[in-house]
Amino acid sequence: MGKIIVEKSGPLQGTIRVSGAKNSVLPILAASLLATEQCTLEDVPALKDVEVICEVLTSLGADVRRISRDKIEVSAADIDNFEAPYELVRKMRASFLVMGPLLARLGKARISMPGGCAIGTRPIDLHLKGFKALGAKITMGHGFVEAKADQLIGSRIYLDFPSVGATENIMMAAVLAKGQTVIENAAEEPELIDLANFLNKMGADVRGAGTDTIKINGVDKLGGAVHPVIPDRVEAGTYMIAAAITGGNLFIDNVMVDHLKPIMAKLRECNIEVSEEGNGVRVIAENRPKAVDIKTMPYPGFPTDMQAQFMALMCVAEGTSVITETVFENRFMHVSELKRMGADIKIEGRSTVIEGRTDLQGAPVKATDLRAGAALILTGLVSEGKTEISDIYHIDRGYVDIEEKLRNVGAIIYREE
Ligand SMILES: CC(=O)N[C@H]1[C@@H](OP(=O)(O)OP(=O)(O)OC[C@H]2O[C@@H](n3ccc(=O)[nH]c3=O)[C@H](O)[C@@H]2O)O[C@H](CO)[C@@H](O)[C@@H]1O
Ligand SMILES: C=C(OP(=O)(O)O)C(=O)O
Repeated sequence: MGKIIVEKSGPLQGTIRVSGAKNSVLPILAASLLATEQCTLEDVPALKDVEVICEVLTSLGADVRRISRDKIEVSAADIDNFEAPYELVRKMRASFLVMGPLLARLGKARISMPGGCAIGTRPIDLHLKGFKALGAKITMGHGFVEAKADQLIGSRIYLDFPSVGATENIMMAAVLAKGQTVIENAAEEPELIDLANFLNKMGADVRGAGTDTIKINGVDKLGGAVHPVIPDRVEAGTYMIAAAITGGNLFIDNVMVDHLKPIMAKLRECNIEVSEEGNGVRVIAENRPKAVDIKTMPYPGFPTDMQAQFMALMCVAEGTSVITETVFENRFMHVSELKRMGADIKIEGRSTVIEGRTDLQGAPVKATDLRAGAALILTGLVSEGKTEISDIYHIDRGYVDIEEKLRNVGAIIYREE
């Protein structure tokens, strides 16, 4: 496996175009299993995770065709397999999102139990609570979860935490259930709205996505749909920080500004100039950023998927900041890697206290997860000398052409195989 090398770069200048959202395309591809006709997805990001979910769909009997780099057609008319194997689920936890669609479509699903990962144990109890409420019988054993129901029946489900994945999985199961399902304390992330829009184009009746109460009236059958995936707000946020950390001036093209509100607000608090321009945002950083505090929360709070990148910015900011992670119990693996580059960070329970410095140094470091990898790239851009990042497969899960996009705006970044 190769490494990504980053060298200290000057202020980044120019335009970066954002790709389709990983966290939208994964549930949407899973949802295409619900259709008895062909679905066409546009603005699909060319990511490793997309390849994996496509392998899962193929293993279930769907016909998946990549029409071009950013367009995929799925025909799930003849799916017959209801089992997603360990080899695929272990590569990507989001593979578990095929459970709801399979249960709805085939009345049965057997999925390898997704393990925890570097950021937390990530249980699936809320997904299962939802399926049970819809009348499914759940059994577990030998590392698999099996769900069965001849006919799902609509129900009222309260989620103890607004889990993104559980809301998506339950929503996908409920679209073909008999009667109405109400999901309370549902996740409100923009990716939920994108999924609901896709399902409604297929003929589903989903209302309220993007609020904490989603109502789904079951229908008998879903047809095909053509759907462009929304832009990736986390990729956009990562490049906004690239501008802020390097004292640059970047236009981040192809965003939905509303989805970036929490990131824009925090960058402005740091005295970074952020303005809306058409379908993009411009980020101009003329001075050293000011330290601010962050607490991650479910949407519309500050996203946990931007925590590590924001920490990179706080490592070079003026003053002390406190970053608190409330969504995942163990999402500070990047701290020890940032400290190897000279960052001054202390972990105190679910918070970190960061003293900004201006003398960070490149070092060999490891991407412990996707966003940790992005944070190391950002830090490498402003650290003396070379930063050599290993375990970069994490980065390839979620960033399309990251070296090329950054090189085009003046970064010194390349891959060594
Ligand atoms: C593919 C995808 O969209 N991934 C995103 C999704 O992950 P994912 O859908 O896995 O995240 P969840 O919202 O489900 O998880 C949030 C918290 O809820 C807990 N939990 C979740 C489900 C459950 O049944 N029981 C339970 O306790 C988790 O352990 C975690 O602590 O939302 C996360 C939170 O915004 C993001 O970081 C991920 O990038
Ligand atoms: C945690 C993330 O993704 P996943 O849920 O796919 O692991 C992420 O995108 O930062």
